[in-house]
Formats: sequence, structure tokens, C-alpha cells
Amino acid sequence: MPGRIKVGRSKEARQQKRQSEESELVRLKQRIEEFARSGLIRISAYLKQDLSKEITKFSELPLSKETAQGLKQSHFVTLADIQRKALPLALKGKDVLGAARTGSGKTLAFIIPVLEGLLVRKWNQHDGLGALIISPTRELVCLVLKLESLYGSGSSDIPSSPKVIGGKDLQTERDRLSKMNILVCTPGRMLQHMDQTAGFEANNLQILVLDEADRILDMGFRKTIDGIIENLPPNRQTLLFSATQTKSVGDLARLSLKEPEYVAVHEASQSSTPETLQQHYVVVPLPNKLDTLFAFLKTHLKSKILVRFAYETFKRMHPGIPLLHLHGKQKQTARAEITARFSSSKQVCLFSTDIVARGLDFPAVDWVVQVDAPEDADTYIHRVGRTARYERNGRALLMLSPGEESSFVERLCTKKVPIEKITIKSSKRLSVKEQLQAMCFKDPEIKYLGQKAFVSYIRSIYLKKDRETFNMQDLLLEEYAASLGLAGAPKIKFGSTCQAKALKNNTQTKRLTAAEISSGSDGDDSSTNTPEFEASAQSRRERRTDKAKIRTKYDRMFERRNQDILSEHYGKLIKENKDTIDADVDDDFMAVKRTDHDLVDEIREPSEVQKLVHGMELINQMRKPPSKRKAQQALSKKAIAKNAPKGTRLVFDDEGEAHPIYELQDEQFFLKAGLPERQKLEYLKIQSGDMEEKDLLDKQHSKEKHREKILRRKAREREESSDEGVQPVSNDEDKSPPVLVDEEKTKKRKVNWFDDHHMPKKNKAFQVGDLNSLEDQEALAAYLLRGE
Ligand SMILES: Nc1ncnc2c1ncn2[C@@H]1O[C@H](COP(=O)(O)OP(=O)(O)OP(=O)(O)O)[C@@H](O)[C@H]1O
Repeated sequence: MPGRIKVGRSKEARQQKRQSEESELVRLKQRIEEFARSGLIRISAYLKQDLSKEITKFSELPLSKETAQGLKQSHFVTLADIQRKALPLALKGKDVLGAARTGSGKTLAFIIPVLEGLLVRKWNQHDGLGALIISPTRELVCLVLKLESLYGSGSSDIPSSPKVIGGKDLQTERDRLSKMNILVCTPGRMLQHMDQTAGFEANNLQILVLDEADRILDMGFRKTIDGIIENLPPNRQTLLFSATQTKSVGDLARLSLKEPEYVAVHEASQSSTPETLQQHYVVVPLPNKLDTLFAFLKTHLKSKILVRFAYETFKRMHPGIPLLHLHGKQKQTARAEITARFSSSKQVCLFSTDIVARGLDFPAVDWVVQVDAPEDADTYIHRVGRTARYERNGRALLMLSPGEESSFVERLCTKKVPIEKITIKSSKRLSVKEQLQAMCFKDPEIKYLGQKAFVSYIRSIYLKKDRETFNMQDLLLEEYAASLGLAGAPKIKFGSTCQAKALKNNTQTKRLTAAEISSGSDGDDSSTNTPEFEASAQSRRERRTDKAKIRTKYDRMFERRNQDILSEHYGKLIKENKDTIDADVDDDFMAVKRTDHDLVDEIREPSEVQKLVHGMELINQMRKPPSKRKAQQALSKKAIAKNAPKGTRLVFDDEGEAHPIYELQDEQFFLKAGLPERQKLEYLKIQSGDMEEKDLLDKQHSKEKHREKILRRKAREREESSDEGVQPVSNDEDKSPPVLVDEEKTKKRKVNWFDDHHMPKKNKAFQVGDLNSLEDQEALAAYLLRGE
């Protein structure tokens, strides 16, 4: 019996205990909710839910109705593996390191916790920046923003999902920054705002997300990220996602993660790339790569292809499939337009640099072709990840030079990349070499691009760390140049080891500024981790300050630091004895991610070629006919008078030397001539004597003028009288020829004549008084000629 009693008591006791525990739990939950409402604890809603059970559908997630509504609109039903594993942890407020294959849905795995994290905290405009998402490239930022607005569209508690994208007007961003609650941006631009935007603070930040974390944490962004972290509160949630996740303790320590949960979805899998992706490689000697690529395009006209290689030449050869081109030097609007066109097209080939190597989610890409081998297996994984996204099929082709084959394939195997070797049928082979040569010959721009592609490629090989795979000695330079249509291999100068080291040290200090500039200019932070970028940062800054200057096409062309390779005959033209060519910084064709291997690349003065072309530009401008309006304006008298040079009055001395009218006398000479007062009196005396003389001359001159005037009048009157038939008579004294006189008329005229001319009254006929003057003689001659 005692046993029975014992059992009864323990059951009762257990019941009591459970009841008290339950009421304690209820009290605790109530308390937690209160805290959550007041914002004192970080996650509330999810503590009430059991997130330990396997959740497979979005509808099973304890999400706010706003996020759930947004997800319903997106038609997503089941959770992707990474979402299933990472979301419960992230929603609980844990720090998460998420690794999953490309295209497996990582973006949603951090967007949902960000939106939810702020929604449950009832975050509003006055709370400031709540979440910061850092993405390495602008394209990725755009993609994240698209998703964020999709899923967060119903959220009324988050007033706005503001955006900051590198490359936009800094001032506009600054104005909007203070109102932001969620910020998506590139690292460089973020740091720039933290340093330079007054009033911008991240003290209240709750969640930090690093998208493509391995890339963001690598050497190139190291300083920038450290700078950003310094400005963030340590008490925050941090989420890191990438296809190739970092596990470096050092990296994680830098981010001050708190007991992070490592969520790796495909770690146990045989492949680190999507299972739906078929991967091939083909061994092609470097000089035959373009031929192979062209043949490939010709045989895949109905596909959507992404290629990393030269675009300009292929565009001119019309392979029969629309071609697009995307690179970091394009403006953000152009990039967005091309990205949209590629996304919406079904049959198209996009030639691109590594700006689309990561994260971008183009729908339905059939092929990713890599004409050059990437620097490492991780980069390869990200590149091929642009196809076979989220359970779709895709194919990838990698061209390897014979020397690269064995070690690179080994590297891929180590990273669990299943890749198969294929060969190209000889019937499918084509040669574009001759076409390229003809193009280079006709068009200097193509030649320039060919040279640039050559330099970029060689440089990329030189920079690669993996010396076992990439060997400079293996390169068939002349043959490769010929395959690009060039007459010979351009010469390339690589800096000495010492210079490289000096630059490297310098680079460390410059990197921060460079990152800022990058995000301020093109925002593609993917370029900031290259040493070339650092070297060019200064020149970019200079260029920006020189913005006011009008720059011609040639200026732009020559501002590139590989200007000397433009054309060899320019060099010959100016007899420039430069036998070296500096490597190119515009990695449009071959982007290199490696950062700890610097090249020497000094910033130069404008070269002779540049000056020469400037001269030619000026001459052309001068030759250009002015507009009609300008020509007329220039000819107007007013303009001539206005533009005419102002004369200076000079006086000439006896020797014919010119002097200004007033010359200051030598002081010594002046003092020698006596006291100033006396000199003044003497001067006045001389001047008054001169004036008297001049006065007399003037009087004589005016008398003469008066006399001449009278004589002219006389002659005129004589002429008039002769017109009226009055015959002047001969005057004995004058010995003028006798003439017949009309008595009657003479009488009548005589009165007038004598009145005016004081002619002697004794003569009935009037006399010509004085024939000395020219006028009198002319009048008489005219009279006689008329024969009257
Ligand atoms: N649960 C889901 N159901 C269906 N489609 C999904 C789901 N989650 C994501 N997707 C889709 O899968 C595609 C790839 O997703 P996302 O871009 O997030 O991949 P990722 O893992 O970030 O790739 P990467 O490593 O290349 O950046 C997108 O088109 C996205 O809309």
C-alpha cells in the first residue's frame, strides 16, 4: 500500500509542478512580450513559436502578416534548403553563416529576417537605420532591392525601404540617408557616407548582412569593411551568406560575431555546384580560343549565352545571334538597360566581365562560356552559377590552354566541381583570324582593342597566384597576338620587384580612399580590390577635378594608361623611343581578383602622342568654318572697331626714332638744367614765342584761304553769267581774246556783275579780272569750248 500512496503523491506533485511551471512560462512569455513591445529585447514573436520543427512551407513560418502577404504575391510556396535551415535561426536573432550553392535562394534567407526583424520591433522613421545589407556590386544591390521591395511591399510599419546604390549622386543619397531604415549598398559607398555625411549614424543598427561574404571579406575590401564595422554597435545580429563560405576564424572575429551558427546546405553533397548544371571543359591552345568561341556561337544560335571575352570584334562579324556587352566602365543606366535586355531575351549572347560573376539572377541562362580560366575554383563556381539556378538546367564550358589543364582540373575536383572533358569536332572548327586581321588593318579602334585584350590577358596571367596552373613561359605570345588580328605582339613592361613592393605598401594606405572613390564613381566595388585600381585612383580623382575642361574623344582615349599601345605608328610618327608598354588598368576583358600582387604603374604626364593629337584637334577646330551668324557678326563695323587693336600715339625725333608723346626725363639730367621754377619760366617763354610765330602763320593761312574762297565764288558767278548768254569781253590788260558781246544782255547783267565784283565802270562789257587762279582759267576755257 505504501507504494500506492507514494505513487499517488508523486502524480499529484508532478501535476502541481507542471501547473506552476506552465504559469511561470505564461508569466515569462507575457513579460517577454512586454519587453518586445517596449523594444528592450530584440526578437519577440519567434520565441512564442516552436521553430525547432522542420518547416517546409512559407505559410508555416511565424511571419508577420505583411511579410506573409508579400510572399504570397511572389507565388513562392516551399522553402529552399538554405531558407529552411537558416530562417528559423536568423528569425530567432542568431548570427548565421550561410553557405549554399549558387542560385539556391540565399537572398530570401536574409531578406526575410531583415524585414521581420524590424517589423516586430515596430521600427519607424524616427528609429534611424535598423538594417544594413552590404553587397559587393551595384548589380547585386539592385537585385536585393528588387526582392526587398517585393517581399516588403505590404509592410506598413517600415515606412520606406530606402536604397543607396554606389554611383548615384552623392548629395541626393545624403538627403535621403537620414530617413532610411534599411540600407542596401556597396562597401565603398557605405564607408564614404559614414565618413562624410553629416548626421548619418548607425548607432541603433539591429541587423548587418554581408551578401557574397567571402568576397566582401577578402583582401580587397578588408580595410573598408573594418572601417564600417568600427561605426556599428557591437550588439547587433550579423548574417553572412555566400556560395563559397568563409570559415576563417580571423575574418569572423573581425566581424565580432557571437556564437555564429554555421548553416551549410550542400556540404555533404558530391558537388558544390548545382546538380542541374552540366560542366565541360575543352583544351584549346590560346591562339585558337577566338576561333573556338566563334564556332561555338555559330552552333548555339538558339541559346542564351553568357561569355567572358572580347565583344567588339565579334559584333562586327555578325555570328547570327544578338550580342550584348556588359562591363564596369559603363554608366549605371546603361548597365541596368543591358541587364534588363539580357534578362528578357531568349536567344542572346552577353559578353561580360566579372561584374556579373556573382549573385546576379538572370532568368533561364542556357550556357556560361569561360574563354579564360578564372583565377581559382571559387571564382569558377560563382561564374558558372549564373546558369542552372533554382532547379533549372544549365551548361557551362571552360576553355583551358594545354598548360592549364591538369592543375586547374585538379583544383576544381578538390572543390567538388564535377567537370567533363570534351573535344570539338573538326567539322565544326572555324577560323576568324583573317577576318580579324582585316578588321585591325582597317580600323585602328579594333586594333587598339585587340592590343588592349592582349595586354589584359597577359597581365591577368602575370597576376595570378596559382603559378602551377598559369605559367607565363607557356604563353605563345606571337601566335596569340596574330589570333587577335595583330601584326605583332605588343610589348609589355612589368615593374621590378622592388617597385612592386613599394607600390604594395603604398596600396595598403591608399585602399580606403580608393574604395570611397570607387563607390562614388561607378559603384562597382568589385574593382576596388585590384591593385591597378589603387594606382588609378589618383588619376581618377584628378580627372574629376578637371571636369570643367572640355575633353575630346582623343583625350578620353589617351587618358587611358595604355595609351601608347594605341598604335605603333603613332609612336614612330613622333620618333618616340619607347620600347615598353605599360600594362592596362581597364580590366574590361579580363578582370583579376587577386590583390596581393602589385604591379608598378606610374601616373604619367601627357605623352607626346597625346600632345600631338591635341594639336591636331586644335587645327581641325580652326579649320572648321564658322557659323553664318558668327561670320556676319565678325564682319560688322562695330565688331571690327571693337576688335581692332588700340593704337598708341608716337612722336618721331630727328633721327626718325619713335617715342611716346610724353617721356619722363632722367632725374639727374633734369636737375642739371637748373631750378625747376626757372626751368618752368624758360619753358613758358619758349612756348609763348612759338605760339606767336604759329599765330602769325595761322593768320596768313586764313587770309589765303579767304582769298581763294572769293576767287572761287567769282569763277562760279562768271560761269553762271556765261550760261545766261553774257559774253565776257576782252580786257586789254589781260590780253584775253576779244569776244562778241550781246549789248542788251550785257547791260542787264552788268549791273549785277559790277555790284558784286567791283569791275571798272568805264567798260561796257565786263572784264575777267584775274585769270591767275585755276578756277578762272577753267571757267574761261569752258566758256570758249562751248564756242559762245
Ligand atoms: N523558395 C523558393 N521557391 C522558388 N524559387 C525561389 C525560392 N527562393 C528563391 N527562389 C528563386 O531562386 C533564384 C535564385 O535565388 P537567389 O538569387 O537568392 O540565389 P543565391 O543563392 O543568392 O545565388 P548566388 O549564390 O548566385 O547569389 C531566384 O530567381 C529566386 O527568385
